[in-house]
Amino acid sequence: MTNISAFRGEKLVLKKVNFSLSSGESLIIKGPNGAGKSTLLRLLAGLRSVDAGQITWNNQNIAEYSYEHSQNIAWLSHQDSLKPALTVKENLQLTSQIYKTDLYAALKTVNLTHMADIPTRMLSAGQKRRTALARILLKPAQLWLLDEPSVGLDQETIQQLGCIFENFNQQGGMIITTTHVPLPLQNSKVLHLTPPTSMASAL
Ligand SMILES: Nc1ncnc2c1ncn2[C@@H]1O[C@H](COP(=O)(O)OP(=O)(O)OP(=O)(O)O)[C@@H](O)[C@H]1O
Repeated sequence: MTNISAFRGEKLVLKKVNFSLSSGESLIIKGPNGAGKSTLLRLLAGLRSVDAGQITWNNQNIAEYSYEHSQNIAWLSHQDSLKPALTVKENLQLTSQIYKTDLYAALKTVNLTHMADIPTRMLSAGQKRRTALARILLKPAQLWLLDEPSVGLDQETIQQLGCIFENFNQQGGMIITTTHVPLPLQNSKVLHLTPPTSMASAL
């Protein structure tokens, strides 16, 4: 991405941000509350448009093919986006059926096999987060966009995330994640965001 600037409402939140990522690489986005980390992920997912600059994927501007671009991405937002009345398995079934991927393998990876038939309203915060992470595993995407993936997770599960991330990188997958805490991501690039102080020559 090149010289990305973006407003939220009247407020300039990203000013001339640059980075690039290759197959098998990871990027950690850091910065204080309000620095624009989630906004940047939304831009990368094609959920918002940039106000200046360009985001490219294989040299193609994602604004020109946003639907196709969305197929490259698995997106984990702040919200776990689970239906509380449905079981863990039922929450994941649609993704598994669409992409013909192994629901039980994903549940096993996040240690939730034993909770497959429990309504997600009865899960702890960390168990809900693990269910949302299982959904990431079920989509055969090339890029994971993760907004604070470790929130609510215990230390052991955070360490397991390291194995999941490494495995994905080794298969050529790319990870872009925000975080306020250390994540077990080997050899990742780091992008530090700070809130722009002035609107002068923003774009
Ligand atoms: N829906 C919205 N409408 C207007 N402004 C918004 C909206 N959402 C966020 N903002 C503003 O955009 C700025 C960046 O928000 P963003 O959520 O990207 O920050 P962040 O770095 O992810 O913060 P945090 O660490 O708290 O998650 C903030 O100053 C916030 O007030």
